[in-house]
Amino acid sequence: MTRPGTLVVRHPSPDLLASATAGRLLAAIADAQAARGVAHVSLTGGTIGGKTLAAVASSPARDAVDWGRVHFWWSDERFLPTGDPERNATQAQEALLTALQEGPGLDLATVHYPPATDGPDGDDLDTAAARYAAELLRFGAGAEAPEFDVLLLGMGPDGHVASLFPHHPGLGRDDSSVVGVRESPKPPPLRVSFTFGAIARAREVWLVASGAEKAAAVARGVAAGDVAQTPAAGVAGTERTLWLVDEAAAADL
Ligand SMILES: O=C1O[C@H](COP(=O)(O)O)[C@@H](O)[C@H](O)[C@H]1O
Repeated sequence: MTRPGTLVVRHPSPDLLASATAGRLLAAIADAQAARGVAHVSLTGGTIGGKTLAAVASSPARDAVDWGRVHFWWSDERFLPTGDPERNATQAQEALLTALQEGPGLDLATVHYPPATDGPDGDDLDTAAARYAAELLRFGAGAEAPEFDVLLLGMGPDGHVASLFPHHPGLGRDDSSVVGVRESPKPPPLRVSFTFGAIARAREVWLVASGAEKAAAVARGVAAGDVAQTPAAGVAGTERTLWLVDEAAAADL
């Protein structure tokens, strides 16, 4: 049983999943700009997340978007120095943002980089998380975060999304839009993450999963089962929730 408003879209291979998601993202951004002037997009890290951004960069439709009117956010980040190769922002920078900054359009003021240990708060994780929450609030038009037009989420084989891990303390936090995560079961141990509350601000949540090792978690997430066991089961867009999967990840559906 899936939630109402949830759609599962299967693609034959990881490459097609990435290029189809890129095409979908470009169209969604253009639609959001036509409707509301600007688009708010929350990026994700991970293997298929990076592949998707690279597919956006190489798409001929890339120039259909006015990148100066796109706000980029990240639903989670590894709390490491700026430029660390393990950071999701570094991955996005290399896959897409540098290309957009070199071409016409992308304005650094609309790229809301997540906190790093060499930022204004140093290695104070909680203050850095609070600073990112304050930035979200600034664009929330009275709410704790903007209404993201698209919020992309990768998912780990354990069913984690952003840095919300199964049976981990960060899961239950609802006092802020961003939490500092300690002792992450997946390295590195320190991270910042959107809470479920921030994710719930999204008009559209797209969960993108590739590979057989994700199949069991995809099935539990699509079935909207136990959120403590499978955090992916606890996310949904206010308008639509898409599970974008390749055949291997869809094997248990
Ligand atoms: O740690 C993380 O992992 C997930 C999934 O990564 P993947 O390599 O299994 O696709 C990612 O979505 C998240 O942003 C990241 O911090």
